[in-house]
Amino acid sequence: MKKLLIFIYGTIAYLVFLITFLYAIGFVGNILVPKTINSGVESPFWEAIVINAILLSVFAIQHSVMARPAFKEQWTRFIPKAMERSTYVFFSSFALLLLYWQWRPIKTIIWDVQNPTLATIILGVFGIGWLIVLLSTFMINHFELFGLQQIYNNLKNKSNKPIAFKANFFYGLVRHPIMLGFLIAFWATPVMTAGHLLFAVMTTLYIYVAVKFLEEKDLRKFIGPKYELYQKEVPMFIPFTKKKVKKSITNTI
Ligand SMILES: C[S@@+](CC[C@H](N)C(=O)[O-])C[C@H]1O[C@@H](n2cnc3c(N)ncnc32)[C@H](O)[C@@H]1O
Repeated sequence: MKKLLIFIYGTIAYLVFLITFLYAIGFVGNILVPKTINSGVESPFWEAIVINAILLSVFAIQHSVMARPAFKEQWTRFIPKAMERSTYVFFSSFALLLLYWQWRPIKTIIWDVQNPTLATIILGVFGIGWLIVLLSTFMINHFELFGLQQIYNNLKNKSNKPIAFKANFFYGLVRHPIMLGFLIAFWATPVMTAGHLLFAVMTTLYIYVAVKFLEEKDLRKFIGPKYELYQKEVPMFIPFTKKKVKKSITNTI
């Protein structure tokens, strides 16, 4: 019964994530959804900057703290291990929903692409960014990343395998394709407002710091020399910016 409840909990967490993820496309792209990055009544400039910075920080802190192995170790003393990833997914979604709801637009135009062909191309690039995000999640393990594998294995009394290192497909081109997809999606806009720029700058800084100083540190610890070789050979975000090293990572896995 407990295992079934955990399974239902994890499934709901995944559905909430899916809605939040789809909403993010409309929110950042300023399309289709009722509240977007540029919609709503403007607040005084500094009030908007402070509130938006707080909203982004809430997400950044939640996302980074709850992903650390030390936090997970303590956290799983209070909640079943099988629920841990789904709970992380739930909290991440809530932090994003709060951001969509409370985001203050700053409508000053930074750039506005008037040429319709160029504007369409930029929108296409925006779409490609989101597609890269989604496809990359399947190249590591989409179901593990969002907690579904953990709740399913728990239901079936199977154990969870340790993290499987991947260096193929997009992960053979860059070490962080999911983050690269987000960066593309956040910057590729025909109309850049000051509010959108704040969002793009803060998320870019956060992604760089979180990946370089937190995620890669953990990955080096868990995967070891293989990950160090991967770092030497495969660029962080921009494809084809590193020379091949002699002992190729693709030969070691
Ligand atoms: C939100 S994902 C982001 C992955 C990566 N930073 C990216 O942008 O594509 C975070 C999870 O991916 C896992 N991960 C990162 N690189 C990986 C790789 N090369 N192979 C397998 N898992 C990886 C981490 O262990 C972490 O649990």
